[in-house]
Amino acid sequence: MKVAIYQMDIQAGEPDTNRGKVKQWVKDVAERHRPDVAVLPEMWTTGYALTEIARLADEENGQTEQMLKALAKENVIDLVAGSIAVNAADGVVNRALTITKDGEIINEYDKIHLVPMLDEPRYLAPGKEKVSPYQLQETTMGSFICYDLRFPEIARSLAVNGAKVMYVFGEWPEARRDHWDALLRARAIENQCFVVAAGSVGSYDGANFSGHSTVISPWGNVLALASPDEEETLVANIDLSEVDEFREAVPVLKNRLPARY
Ligand SMILES: O=C(O)CCC(=O)C(=O)O
Repeated sequence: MKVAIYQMDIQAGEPDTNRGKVKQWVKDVAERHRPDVAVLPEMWTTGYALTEIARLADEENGQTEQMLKALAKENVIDLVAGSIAVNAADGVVNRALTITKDGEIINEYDKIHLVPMLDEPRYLAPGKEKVSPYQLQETTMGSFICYDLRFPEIARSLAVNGAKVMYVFGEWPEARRDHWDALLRARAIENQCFVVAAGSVGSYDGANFSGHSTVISPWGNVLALASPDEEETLVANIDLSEVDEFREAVPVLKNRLPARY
């Protein structure tokens, strides 16, 4: 399976500009690399313009969703479409979307862990649904968002429920880049799965983002790593059979003893 990640320089507070960038990128990447799956970062329509987020967010089934469905179909590409701000019933949620090449939304996940350091709980509503895996490319996969990475239970729950590939979307701060690198690798090794992480670059409100989008194998090998500070397309080939092989050789998931922890 070939994946392509858009490590994007998101223009905070400029959803039209960002939609234009994503539209162009999906067309270009489909033409140049023909990936099976294209992956976008966290909150890529609005960036972290949280004080204006209610005005900038999409409505449910709004224009960004419509654009992504059309893009997936036109370019015959599965879109693991990062996350966008959406005005939902209880407030604005940070919503991850997965859309098949037929233009069908097969997974929505609203970020459950809001970041106190960024004042997220003041501006965003937490997701209420449990994270759940989905089928893409005839494989079980899962998605979660940025700060969720610090809670290993999310990735473990996806792995126990069959996920072999986990997508992580971030606008992770440069100041804690080491944590991003280490935690992504840990999640891959401990769950014996591929981790495909789409980050962003650029800065907002005095903070730089960390870049380092990456693809990591179940063994913990870094198959591809983007730059810390440049907008970039990262492409990697994944051999999904490595997951079963490693899980059989080192049967960590089978050897868990949840009743004793
Ligand atoms: O956990 C962190 O250090 C950063 C989290 C974050 O930036 C986010 O969830 O958007």
